[in-house]
Amino acid sequence: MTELGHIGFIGGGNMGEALIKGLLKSAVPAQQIRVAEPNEARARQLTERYGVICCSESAEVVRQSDLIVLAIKPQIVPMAMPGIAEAFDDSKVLVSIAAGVTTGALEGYFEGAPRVVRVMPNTPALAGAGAAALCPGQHATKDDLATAVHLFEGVGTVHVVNEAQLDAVTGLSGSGPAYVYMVIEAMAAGGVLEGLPMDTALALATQTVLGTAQLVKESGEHPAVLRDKVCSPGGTTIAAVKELEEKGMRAALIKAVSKATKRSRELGKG
Ligand SMILES: NC(=O)C1=CN([C@@H]2O[C@H](COP(=O)(O)OP(=O)(O)OC[C@H]3O[C@@H](n4cnc5c(N)ncnc54)[C@H](O)[C@@H]3O)[C@@H](O)[C@H]2O)C=CC1
Ligand SMILES: O=C(O)[C@@H]1CCC=N1
Repeated sequence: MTELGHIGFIGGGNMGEALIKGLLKSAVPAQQIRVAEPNEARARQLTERYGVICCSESAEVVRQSDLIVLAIKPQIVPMAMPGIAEAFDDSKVLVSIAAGVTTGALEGYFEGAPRVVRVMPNTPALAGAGAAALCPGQHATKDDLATAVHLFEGVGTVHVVNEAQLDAVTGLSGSGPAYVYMVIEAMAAGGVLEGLPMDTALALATQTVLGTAQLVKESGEHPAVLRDKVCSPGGTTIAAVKELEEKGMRAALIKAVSKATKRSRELGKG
């Protein structure tokens, strides 16, 4: 067994699956993972795909696990927490990925001093290329934080932030994959409009986004500097950039991150 111990997922939906798949890829054995998933068809699917043990009872999974990943919708949290709290004890750590739900709100479901870590991951964890940020609750130890960092480093990069910053993380990298899918989709559509076959257009758009992100990361240069290197004087790119500026692309993305951040704060209020 790895140092993560037994990992129990409460909820095996989109994000639960992304993390399970990522963990298996990072060499955590399937026998170490339990999933509480009330949707029977979904539970069967997870067992068939990944060999993980699923059951419908959250309390059973909590009892069998050292680290519990809360991967249910924020709106379900108030209903699910009493059952989870009942089976919880001091030896366990709760790692919540529920958008907006604060460590204080989670701690309120328990008696004593529950060890809680709040994380905002994203679905590229499925491909081992996630971006997560996390913060400790008031009773989490340094080891708990290190364990959570270790868990999410298995499926991507991890930043430790203040809890007040986690809503902005949600608006940026938690929801961000959706914005980037829209960019890929729209660029491919532009290619198709100009005569490329869809499969070629999609492959070119995808690789362009991937390669561009890789270059930003590897070069350490500001994206604006790298963008200038693509814009030849009087060339094709500056004509396109002018169009994007006129249509407010950057302002729209800035506003999108803000809207999602605001929604995360609202979810936290219940
Ligand atoms: N989807 C995403 O990109 C991200 C989601 N999150 C957070 O992850 C959490 C889960 O989101 P998704 O996976 O997208 O939702 P989802 O709806 O795909 O998955 C939730 C799963 O929980 C199960 N479930 C419902 N009630 C339950 C209960 N009482 N006990 C155990 N399981 C129960 C459902 O059957 C479902 O399979 C949310 O809190 C969301 O804010 C965080 C980061 C990214
Ligand atoms: O849309 C949502 O609420 C979740 C949180 C971040 C990404 N998906």
